[in-house]
Amino acid sequence: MNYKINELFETIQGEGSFTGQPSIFIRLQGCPVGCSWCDTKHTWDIELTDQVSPEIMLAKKAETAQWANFSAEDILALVKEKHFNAKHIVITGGEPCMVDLTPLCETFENLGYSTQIETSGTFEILTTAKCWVTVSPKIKMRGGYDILASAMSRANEIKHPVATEQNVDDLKALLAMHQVENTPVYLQPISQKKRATELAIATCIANNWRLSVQVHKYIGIE
Ligand SMILES: C[S@@+](CC[C@H](N)C(=O)[O-])C[C@H]1O[C@@H](n2cnc3c(N)ncnc32)[C@H](O)[C@@H]1O
Ligand SMILES: Nc1nc2[nH]cc(C(=O)O)c2c(=O)[nH]1
Ligand code: SF4
Ligand SMILES: [Mg+2]
Repeated sequence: MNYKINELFETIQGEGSFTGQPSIFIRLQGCPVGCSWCDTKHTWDIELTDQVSPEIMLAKKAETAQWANFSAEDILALVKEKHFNAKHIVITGGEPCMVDLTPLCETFENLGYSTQIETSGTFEILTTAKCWVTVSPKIKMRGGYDILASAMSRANEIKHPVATEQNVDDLKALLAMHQVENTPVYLQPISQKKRATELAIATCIANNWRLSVQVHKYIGIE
């Protein structure tokens, strides 16, 4: 099975429970959800004219829609070739759950790596039992997709981007509809905006939720 990869890099996880963890990021191409404030819009469209060789994809100096096909074994070979040291794999996108992530996670877990998925929860989550699933629920976005009950129940953490009181109310309504009392909830201010950050801080304190501030953007790493 091949995965359409937009970016593959080693960095520090900047969001959620694993913040601070050295990680290998695998960013898949394609997302139809359409969040207006999405920080990875270059991953939305899958155009065959944007398919490039693995070498060209890996040499990109800017965010582009170019992607390359990799099997799980190809990714593993690259991780070895680049001497990546991190033992935590983060699969993101785009929306990674449009494809079955089980073979990819299995390949790395069999070698002692931990795995994590960043997903909007709008597609069925196909992965291993051990994989840590971060659901960032997408409510009423342009693409018309809805959060799945199966995604809410599979979530190891819920990480909700917020900028307005409406975002908070939408999250509360969603949490009330699902049995997620034991799942940690993070609020992530949208695009480092001051008002969004203030709202997230106050709302976290009021609800005993956690704050996730996209650390990588503050320290200027990938
Ligand atoms: C780019 S998305 C890719 C994975 C998946 N499509 C999802 O939405 O979870 C990765 C994470 O970044 C968050 N995110 C995207 N744009 C953001 C922004 N402008 N500010 C804060 N968080 C953002 C998403 O909610 C998600 O938690
Ligand atoms: N450092 C770093 N941490 C991240 N956590 C989630 C990310 C994402 O784009 O999914 C991300 C990212 O792009 N970079
Ligand atoms: S679901 Fe994720 S990748 Fe897709 S538009 Fe929303 S934030 Fe961006
Ligand atoms: Mg990001």
